[in-house]
Amino acid sequence: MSSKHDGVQRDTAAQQHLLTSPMCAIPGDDVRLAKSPESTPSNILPSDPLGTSGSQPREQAVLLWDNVTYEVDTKVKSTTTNRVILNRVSGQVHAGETIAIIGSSGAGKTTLLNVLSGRITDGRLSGKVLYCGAKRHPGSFRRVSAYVQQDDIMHTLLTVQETLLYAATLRLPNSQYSPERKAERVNAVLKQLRLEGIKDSQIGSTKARGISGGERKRVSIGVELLTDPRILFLDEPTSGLDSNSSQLAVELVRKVATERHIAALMTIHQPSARIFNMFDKVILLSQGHVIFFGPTSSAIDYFANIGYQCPVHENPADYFVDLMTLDYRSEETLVESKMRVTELAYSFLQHKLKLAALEYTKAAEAAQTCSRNVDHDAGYNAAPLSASDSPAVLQARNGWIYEYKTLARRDWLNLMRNIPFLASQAVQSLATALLVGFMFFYLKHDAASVQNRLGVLYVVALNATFPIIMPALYAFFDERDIMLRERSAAVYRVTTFYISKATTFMPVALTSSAVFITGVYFISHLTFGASKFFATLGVLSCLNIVSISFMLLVGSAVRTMDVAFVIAPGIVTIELLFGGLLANPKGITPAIKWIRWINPVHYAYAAFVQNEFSDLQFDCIPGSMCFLNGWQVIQAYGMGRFAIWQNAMMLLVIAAIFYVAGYALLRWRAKPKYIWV
Ligand SMILES: Nc1ncnc2c1ncn2[C@@H]1O[C@H](COP(=O)(O)OP(=O)(O)OP(=O)(O)O)[C@@H](O)[C@H]1O
Repeated sequence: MSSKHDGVQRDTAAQQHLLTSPMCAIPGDDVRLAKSPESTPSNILPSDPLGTSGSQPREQAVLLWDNVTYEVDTKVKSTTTNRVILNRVSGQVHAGETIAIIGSSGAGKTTLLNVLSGRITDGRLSGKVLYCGAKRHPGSFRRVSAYVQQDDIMHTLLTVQETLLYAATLRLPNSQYSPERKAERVNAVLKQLRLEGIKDSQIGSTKARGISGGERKRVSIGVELLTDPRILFLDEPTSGLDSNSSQLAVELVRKVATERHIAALMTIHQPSARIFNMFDKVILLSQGHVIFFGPTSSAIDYFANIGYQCPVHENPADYFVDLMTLDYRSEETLVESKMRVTELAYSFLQHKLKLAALEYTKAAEAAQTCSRNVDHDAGYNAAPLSASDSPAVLQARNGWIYEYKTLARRDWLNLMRNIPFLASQAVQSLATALLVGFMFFYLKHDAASVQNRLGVLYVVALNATFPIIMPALYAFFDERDIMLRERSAAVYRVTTFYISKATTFMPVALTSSAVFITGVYFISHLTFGASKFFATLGVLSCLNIVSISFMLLVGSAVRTMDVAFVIAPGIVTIELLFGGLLANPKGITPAIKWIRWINPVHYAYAAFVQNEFSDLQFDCIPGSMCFLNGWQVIQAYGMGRFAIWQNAMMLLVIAAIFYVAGYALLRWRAKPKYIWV
C-alpha cells in the first residue's frame, strides 16, 4: 500500500508551497503575454515536464494515450472541410493522480475527455489509448471507469441517500455485495463526500428547490464512486458553482483519488489559483494542441523557461489560458495569438516527442505492473472488492428480475412522490366524470338519447387518450434521459427499464379511468348491469394499455420532448377523427378508409357502442325518422363488424405492436455507437 501511495505523493513539497502561495511569484511584466527576450532554445524545456523521472519506481500508467488525433467533417454551405479537433495529443494518468485538462472555450477539453473515456460517436479517431498497457475493451473499460457529466441529471424526488442506495443496488453485483454491504458502501461514500448532513434531503430541481448545486455535484460524483472505478472522468465539475463549492468538489475528488488509488481526469475551464494548485498535473490545451502536460508545480517554471513569465499575484491558470487563447479583437492580434499558440505547441512537441516515446515504451513493457486492484484498506471500511477484482468480475450483472424489481420500486417511489402528477390525474378524472355525467344526465330512451349515448361513449374513449398519454409522456422524457445516461455506464438493461415504465404508469392510468367511467356510468345512467359495466371497464382498460404503449413508442422514437408534444397530439387527433362518431365509416373516402383498422379508438368505440346499444329499445314515434332499437344504431354507425371481445383483442394486438416497436427504437437509441481506438 505504501509504495503505491509514495508514487502519488510526489511533488508534495512543491504543492504545499503552491497551496500556501497560489499566485505566480515571479516579477511581473508590463506586457503580460509578451515573450521575454532572453529565452533561448537551450533553456526552453524543463528537465522533466511529463513528471516521468524521479527516484521512486513508477507504476505503469492506468491510462495512456499516444498521438491521439480526432477530426470531423464540417459543412459550410455545400463545402465539406476537414477540421482537426485534437492534434497528436499524448499523455498518461497514473493511479492516485488528479489531472486537470485546462483550456479556453473550444480548445478540445471535452472532446479529449470523451476520447479517453470512449464516448466519441462520430468523426475520425486515430492514435492509441491503452488501459494498463493494453487496448481497451469497450465493455470492461466501461465497468472500470466512471464519467461524471457536466449536467447533474438525477431523480429529483429521491433523497440523497435514496439516490445513492438505488445506484448501489443496481450497480454493485449481488454476488459480492449483500444489501447490508451495499448500504455500508453508501454510508462510506456519504461520509467521504461530506453528504451525511443532507442525506435525507431531496435532490430537487429548478422547479422544486432541493439541495444546492455543489451538493448535487457531489452526489453525482458519489454515484460514480460507488463502484470504486479505476479511472474517474469529470466534465467541468465546477461549472456553475461558487468558488467555495468548486474548491470543495475538487478537493474531495483529489482526496478520494489519492486514498482510493483512482486516476482522476477532469476538464476545467479557468480554475482559481487555489484550485489550480490542487492538481497533481495539468494538461493545457489550445486549438487541439497540447501546450503543456506535466506536474502543476513545474508549469510556471516551464513557461518562464520558454519566455513567458507569469506576473506576480496573477492566477497561473488565468495567465496560461490567456496565453493559449486566440485574440479575435483585430486581424493583427489574431495573427499574433495564432503564432504564439503555434510556437507554444511546437515548444512542447519537441520535448514530448523525446519523453513520451520513452514513457510509452516503458509502459508497454511493464503491462503487468499496472494495478487493476483497489487498495481497500485506505478508504471504505466496508465492502471492499475482492482481491480477484478485475474488469471481468466487475462485469457480473445482477439478475433480470432483481433489476426489474429495483427499477420498478424506484419508479413507483418517484411516481408516488410526484404529487402534481397524481393530483392532476385525480382532479382530471373526477372533474371530467362529473362534468360529462351531468352533461348527459340520466339518459332516457327517446330519439335524442341515441345521439347523447353515442356522444358520452365517445368522450369515454377520448378520456383514455390525451389525459393518459400527455402527462405520462412528460414524465417518461425525464426518466428516459436518466436511463440513457445510466445506460452509458452499463448500469442496467433496456428491457428492465422499459417494462418497469410500462408497469408503473399502468396502475395510475387504470385507476384514473376506473374513477372516470364509474362516475359517468352512474350519473348519466348508461345501461345498468354488472356485465355491461365491467365490459366497458375491460375495454377501457385495454385502450389504456394501448395509450401507455403509444406513449412509450413516441417517447422512444422521438429525440426531444418538443417534437413528441407535436407528434403525439397529432396522431391522437387522427385517431379521434377516424374513431367512428365524427365520420361514419361508410362515408369515408376509400383511399383512407383503412385507417380505422389500425385505429385503437375505433375498436374501443365499436365495443362501447355494441355493449351499450345491443339490448336497447327506443321510444320511436311511428312514421318519424328514428331508431327502433340499439342494433339499428350499431348497424347504421358501422360498429357491428367485430364482437366486443374481438375488438378488445384487437386493442391488445395493437398495444403489443406498439410495445415491441417502442422497445426496438429505445434499444437502438440506447445502444452506444462509440468509436474506439
Ligand atoms: N462532432 C463534432 N463535430 C463538429 N465539431 C465538433 C465536434 N466535436 C467537437 N467539435 C468542435 O470542436 C471544438 C472543441 O470542442 P470541445 O467541446 O471539446 O471544447 P471545450 O474545450 O470542451 O469547450 P468548452 O469549454 O466551451 O466546453 C469546438 O469548436 C466544437 O464545436
